[in-house]
Amino acid sequence: MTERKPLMAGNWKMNLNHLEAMKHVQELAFSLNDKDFDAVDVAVLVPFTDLRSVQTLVQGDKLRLKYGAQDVSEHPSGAYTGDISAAMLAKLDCGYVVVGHSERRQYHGETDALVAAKALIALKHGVTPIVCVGEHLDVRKAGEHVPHCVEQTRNSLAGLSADQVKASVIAYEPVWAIGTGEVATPEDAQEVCAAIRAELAATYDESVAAATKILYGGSVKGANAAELMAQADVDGALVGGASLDAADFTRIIRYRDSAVAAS
Ligand SMILES: O=C(CO)COP(=O)(O)O
Repeated sequence: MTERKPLMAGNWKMNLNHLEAMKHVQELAFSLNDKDFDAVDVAVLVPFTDLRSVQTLVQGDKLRLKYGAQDVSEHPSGAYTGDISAAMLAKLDCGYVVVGHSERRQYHGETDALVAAKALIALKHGVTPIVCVGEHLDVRKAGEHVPHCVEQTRNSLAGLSADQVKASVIAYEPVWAIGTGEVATPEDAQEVCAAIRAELAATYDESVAAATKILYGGSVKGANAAELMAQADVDGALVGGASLDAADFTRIIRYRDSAVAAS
């Protein structure tokens, strides 16, 4: 069986200016140790204006923390006022970029085709896309969440080769669980993550399904991370609110400790 090293990624969203970002990264640096980084990849996904400061801290202090952005342009360069290119992110040594977050889909009208184009250009520049999918509450109430997320995954990865999918991360984030405190049950998370993995096996092959990390996101906290991570197809978490609190984010990263404490 392929080992998939867990990834805990903190999506700061539109929070923390560059001074606050430096304070927060320093708190994380104090809080985390080599044992944490051996067990789990940890990333912070920060506003564009924080990237240079975070890069300086990470590289200056040789932190094992990874970092990245929350969006990228689908265009390589040119007259796209306000956009940031994948080449610019790569130049700042970004490891990751979120594409297709439900907030971008909802407030900026991003389609699956656009998300796929963003994932592709990120990959071309060596930046790992974290491709987000997830259903709204009405879809779940109608019992359509599995086919919805499977189709969204297929369309949001359209045009990527098998190797490019392996080099990507997928995040299942049910929209009704984002920022609401209403976390999906571990079984809910597993059901959709397993269906996405089965889709990867069907569209590509078993090696893609086995290698690709699939995260869960939506109201993940220190208190619920262990039970989510116990699911076979959940390889990590995309954490919003709780990632702004260094202590709670550390508890999430150390989910194995709470699993031991609870047993
Ligand atoms: O959208 C999310 C991460 O991308 C989840 O946000 P919360 O953890 O605040 O629910």
